[in-house]
Amino acid sequence: MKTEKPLTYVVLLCFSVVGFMYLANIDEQDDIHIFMKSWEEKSSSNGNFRFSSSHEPVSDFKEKCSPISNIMYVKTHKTGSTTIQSILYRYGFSRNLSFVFRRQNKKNGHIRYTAVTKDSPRKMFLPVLGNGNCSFAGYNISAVHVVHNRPVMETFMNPGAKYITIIRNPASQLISAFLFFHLYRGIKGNSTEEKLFKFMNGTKWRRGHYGRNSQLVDLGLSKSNFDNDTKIKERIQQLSEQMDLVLISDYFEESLVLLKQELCWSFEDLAFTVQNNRSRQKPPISPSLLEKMRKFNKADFLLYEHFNRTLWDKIAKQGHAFWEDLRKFKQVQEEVRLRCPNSTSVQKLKHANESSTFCDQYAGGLTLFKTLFKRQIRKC
Ligand SMILES: Nc1ncnc2c1ncn2[C@@H]1O[C@H](COP(=O)(O)OS(=O)(=O)O)[C@@H](OP(=O)(O)O)[C@H]1O
Repeated sequence: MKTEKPLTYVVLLCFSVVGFMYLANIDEQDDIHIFMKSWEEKSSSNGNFRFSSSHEPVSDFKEKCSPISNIMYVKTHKTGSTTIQSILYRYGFSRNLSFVFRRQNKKNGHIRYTAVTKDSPRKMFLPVLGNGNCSFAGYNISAVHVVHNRPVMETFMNPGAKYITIIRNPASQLISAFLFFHLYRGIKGNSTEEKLFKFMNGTKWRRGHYGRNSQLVDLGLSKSNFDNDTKIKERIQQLSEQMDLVLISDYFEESLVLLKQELCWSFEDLAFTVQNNRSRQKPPISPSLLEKMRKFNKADFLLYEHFNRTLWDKIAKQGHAFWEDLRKFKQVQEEVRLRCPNSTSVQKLKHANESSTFCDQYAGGLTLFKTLFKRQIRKC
């Protein structure tokens, strides 16, 4: 008799814990179902909203290809990369695709500078979607910050994945990083320009990843090679062999027309609202500041010059059809802009749900991330 009471308590406790976990899970699943339902109601069959200016492309690639769902996107820093990420999240969400997310990083799933090798413990990541055993290979999309390493990422991605990234004019990218990551902290000066000069003349940049040549660092150049022109050029050459497309942020819509062709997507799939826009006025770049930045960020400038050239070579080869496609894409974009005038602020929405509007979903990089993360998380 004496043992019965504690046993009853233990049994009751177990039931309560299991019941609580079940309800918590139902709650999460409900959120996702409600969101999916509202998404479907507001969407056309491919998961996008209907545009009044929906157009077929002029270029004839559509007939020769089928849409690509396997994409390794290397998210670089301060390059407009979040805007591209939100496009990929929206596409993957509506098609139930699996994403590479770092399990421990619940805020955004980024891997960042953690070295990932073929032997890294896969439990660091969320498994691919599915009901059976946890699998850590055969992902459809990776869109988080990670240092580019194609042979390693090939062991994660579905075979045949397209490799893409985005880069930006290294002068404006450096200023964006300088302000966003507060690299000016502790540097005295009356203007951003003065502080930037001091930053570039000092050694503070050595302590982090964001201050110098950060685009090529994201794309796999070691800091120890910043002054080694041969290594820099070798890396750029490797990237041209390994990347299917390098987007240029300064020609965002032009780049997206090329991406549309690479992925065989529709204009609507690629419609976007600008993410992470800095509201502060952008400081001017004087000729002397630019000259200093060119020396300081030499590797990134070489990278930019190379891929800017190849982007325009690709465009030149297409002739009239490209410009007609661009005009049509701009019409779709105009519609998004009119319908979502304040779209950059909606990313503050905590979680995509039934009240998510057209604009929430178009801007919903972070919002959609949370939904995608919840959808993929399970114990392994
Ligand atoms: N479509 C488009 N075209 C041009 N520029 C764009 C676009 N989308 C985002 N941005 C600008 O990119 C900067 C933010 O970059 P990221 O999203 O890569 O930043 S982060 O590394 O993820 O924090 C940020 O730059 P700054 O405003 O100069 O800081 C954004 O304004």
